[in-house]
This record gives sequence, C-alpha cells and structure tokens, in this order.
Amino acid sequence: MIGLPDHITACLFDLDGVLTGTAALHRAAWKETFDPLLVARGLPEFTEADYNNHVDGRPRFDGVRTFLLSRGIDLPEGPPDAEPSDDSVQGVGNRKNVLVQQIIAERGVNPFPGSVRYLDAAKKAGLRIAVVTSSANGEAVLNAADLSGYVEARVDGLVIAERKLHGKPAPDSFVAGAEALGTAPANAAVFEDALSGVQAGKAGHFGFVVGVDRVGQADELRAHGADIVVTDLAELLGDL
Ligand SMILES: O=P(O)(O)OC[C@H]1O[C@@H](O)[C@H](O)[C@@H](O)[C@@H]1O
Repeated sequence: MIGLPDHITACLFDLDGVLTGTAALHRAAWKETFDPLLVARGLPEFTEADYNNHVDGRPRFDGVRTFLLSRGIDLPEGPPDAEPSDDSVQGVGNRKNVLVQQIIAERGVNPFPGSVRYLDAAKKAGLRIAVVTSSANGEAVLNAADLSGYVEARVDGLVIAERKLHGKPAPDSFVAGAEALGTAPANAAVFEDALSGVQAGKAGHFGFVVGVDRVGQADELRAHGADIVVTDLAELLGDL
C-alpha cells in the first residue's frame, strides 16, 4: 500500500526536508552562525557536508555541540537564556534561532507538492500520521505550510526538551511519536532526509525506513539505515 509493506499502519514524518523545504533554510542559518566563529579561528567555512554529517536532524544544541567538537572548538555551555551574541553553546544556538526565524519569515515555508500528495494518499489509506521533528519551530512551520490538518500527533523540539528525550540519532523521539499514535515501532514507517534521522529509525527497529534524498546522499542514507531511498515521496505512489 502506497509503497509501504503491508504491516505498516502508521507514518512518522520528519518535517524539515521531508514535508517542507525548510532544511535549506536551517542550513543557511547555521552557516551564517558558524562562519564568523570559524573565520576568527582561521578554520575553513561551514560546508554542506558539515551540515549533513553533524547538524542535520539533531536538536538545536546537540547540533552546536556535535559540530564544534568536529572542528575541535571548545566553548562553555552557557545558560539557556544566554544572549545571542554570547560565544557559548547556548548563545550560538540562540543566535541561530534568531537567524532561522528571520530567514523563514523572509523566504516563507513551502511544502513539497509530492509530500502533500503522499499525505493525502496516506490519509485516504487509513494510515495514522505523526510528525517527529527535532525543531522547536515545528508547530510554526507546519502551520505556515498548512499541513497541521494531516497531523494526529506531533513530537517536536519543545516536546523533546520538556520530556528530556535523547535527540536523533537516538530513536527516542520516533518511539514517542509511535506511542502517541498507539502504534508499535514494528508497524510504523519512518520518513527521513537526515543521516541522523534514518539512523534513529534503524536504531528503533521501525518497520520501514524511507530515506528522502534532497541533496545527493542516497548511498549515505542507505548506509545509515534507510530501507529504500526516494528523491520525492510521490515516487512511492508509483506515478512519477
Ligand atoms: O533550531 P530548531 O528550529 O529548533 O531546529 C533544530 C533542528 O531541526 C531539524 O529539523 C533540522 O534538520 C536542523 O537543521 C535543525 O537544526
């Protein structure tokens, strides 16, 4: 049914990069945040590979920590209300959030047409639908894309922080999404564009992991745990 094995009764969709084109906006905000820190230390600029390997899919402050570690930069943690100008992990994360909200407001949120068609098909097929995103801006993005009507349960960055869940690549946020729908992981499909996200799907033993390749990393998505890789969700409907 709609490109999924028969035992699948629920779909757990990542948001940025799977349902909406906002992954590129997050990437732009991260680059604008990290480049001055790198340049000041004489290090190479933030690349797409840095984003894909260290930041994409992870909760905001995990992304800061993982990337800084990859470049050997040690910043103090700082308090959660650190000023966006503060050179601490919390300050850098807060700075990125100011930037991403500006960029989203300027460029707008566009759902992928193939993803909207897939959501329609999933709903028609009677599959349960949840969104599992590390973004604390998830609700605003879903609303801006006019997709909230499809979503029966949402696990976002705010929920992850509040419940102290381990972020992707740990499976916990997807497990919480399946739980919210009353579905066992074995009967749920995970849809992810991030390497950390397909890794989470595999680690949680979900029934099917769909890798969504928006940036030419199909092999990496497979190596991190995707059972199948598509470039557009409508491919699963078999009519592209
Ligand atoms: O900073 P936010 O909006 O809470 O988002 C956290 C992360 O959310 C993920 O969905 C994105 O893939 C990441 O790029 C982003 O950093």
